[in-house]
Amino acid sequence: MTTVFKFGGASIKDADAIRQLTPLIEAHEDRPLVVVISAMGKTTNKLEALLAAARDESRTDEYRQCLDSLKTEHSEAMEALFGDSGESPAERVSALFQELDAQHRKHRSSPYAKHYDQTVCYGELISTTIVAAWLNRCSIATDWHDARKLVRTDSRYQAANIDWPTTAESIRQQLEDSDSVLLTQGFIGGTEEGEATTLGREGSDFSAAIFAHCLDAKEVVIWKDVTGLFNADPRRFDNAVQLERISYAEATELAWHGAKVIHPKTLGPLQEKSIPLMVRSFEAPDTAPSVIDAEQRFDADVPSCILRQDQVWLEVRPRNFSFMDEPRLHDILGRLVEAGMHANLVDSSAMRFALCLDDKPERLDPLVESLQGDYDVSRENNLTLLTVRHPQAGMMDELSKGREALAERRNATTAQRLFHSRDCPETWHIPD
Ligand SMILES: Nc1ncnc2c1ncn2[C@@H]1O[C@H](COP(=O)(O)OP(=O)(O)O)[C@@H](O)[C@H]1O
Ligand SMILES: N[C@@H](CC(=O)OP(=O)(O)O)C(=O)O
Repeated sequence: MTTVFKFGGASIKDADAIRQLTPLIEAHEDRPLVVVISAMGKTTNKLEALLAAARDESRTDEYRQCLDSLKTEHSEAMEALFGDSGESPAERVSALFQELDAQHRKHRSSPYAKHYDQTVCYGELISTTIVAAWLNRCSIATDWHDARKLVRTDSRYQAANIDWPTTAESIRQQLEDSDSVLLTQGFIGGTEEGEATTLGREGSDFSAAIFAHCLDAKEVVIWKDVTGLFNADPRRFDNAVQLERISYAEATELAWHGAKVIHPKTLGPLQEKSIPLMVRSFEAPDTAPSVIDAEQRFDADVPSCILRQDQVWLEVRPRNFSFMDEPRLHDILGRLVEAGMHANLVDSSAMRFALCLDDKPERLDPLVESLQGDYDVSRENNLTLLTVRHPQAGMMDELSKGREALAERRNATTAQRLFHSRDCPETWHIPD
């Protein structure tokens, strides 16, 4: 049965990191093995910056500098791995950079989301070209596959929907029963017309789940720079502890509320086929991983805390002292859907509807402009949303001490409070 490995940006951030990946793949002798890989390090962020410069005629110099810096980073990794040996993929990578440059010229006047997908996909196309060449050089037979041809999607750029029957057919046809490592890109897919699409930021975990689902895999392993899924981001909470075992549903809740470690769409395709997900460390592969499967017994054992930064609070009021009734709620939520935005917290009263949103200017600014056409809109920036799953009595108050909450929400399993980021500490502590 197939195993699917997923390596994110941190695990292939440079030549040393790529070298460390070799023994992890070598140690797994069973085939088929599908390996899904993200872009190196923070390449996707840099490609977004490149895109912004490409769309602004006055920023041609910045565009060139960004492109050169990306080329240099990738060349340095290739030089360190291959020297000037004939096995270096330098020529193929250089051709991919030329294609990327040409795509920017071609799509400068296309809608932003389409331009985004035609260019940002090169992060994964380039990283997988380098890693495939490296594994082959290490005598691990590896075939490179183009996910734009395997993962069929609609043309909802930046948040493409999977055409499951077509995807399953092409993945099964091309990937089943191979003795080689089957290496492909996370995060990207392609339309029937051959345009590249992306599945949403940090979507490579979801890609791994798509491949696993289509191949009825035995398990998925997501290799991270942490030993597993914790009850809070260990970088932000000084007493975070690893969750040994939680359910698909609980992991989805944590991811949905913003736990960055897994993409929220990942668990659905795995749950449907009862495929377990392991989150394990590429730095300490012998440490016990977190296991995510159908077992729900341990879900409420420890409270989990999630921080969402860069939040905005919008308060929308009808004009002329009228109610925030169902037709108006329908109208506002419709505009939210149109803007492709998700509300992380909502609150309503007779004459007001309020939403907590991610501060993504390219989506938020048009939404605010549209709402201002028909409503009175006020806005607070630079906020942090704290979500606690399974909070113990008094825990939220303890966590909020000394901070004014702009909004709050609570149900049987989840409590949320919204704070000014300036009032929040860099390092938090989960109360006992
Ligand atoms: N609940 C959590 N458990 C573990 N790590 C978390 C959690 N929430 C946030 N993180 C952060 O997620 C990081 C790993 O995810 P990410 O950087 O997206 O990896 P990659 O890009 O390699 O896939 C960790 O370094 C950690 O700081
Ligand atoms: N490279 C993409 C997709 C991804 O999932 O990356 P990572 O696995 O490094 O979070 C991004 O940064 O959004």
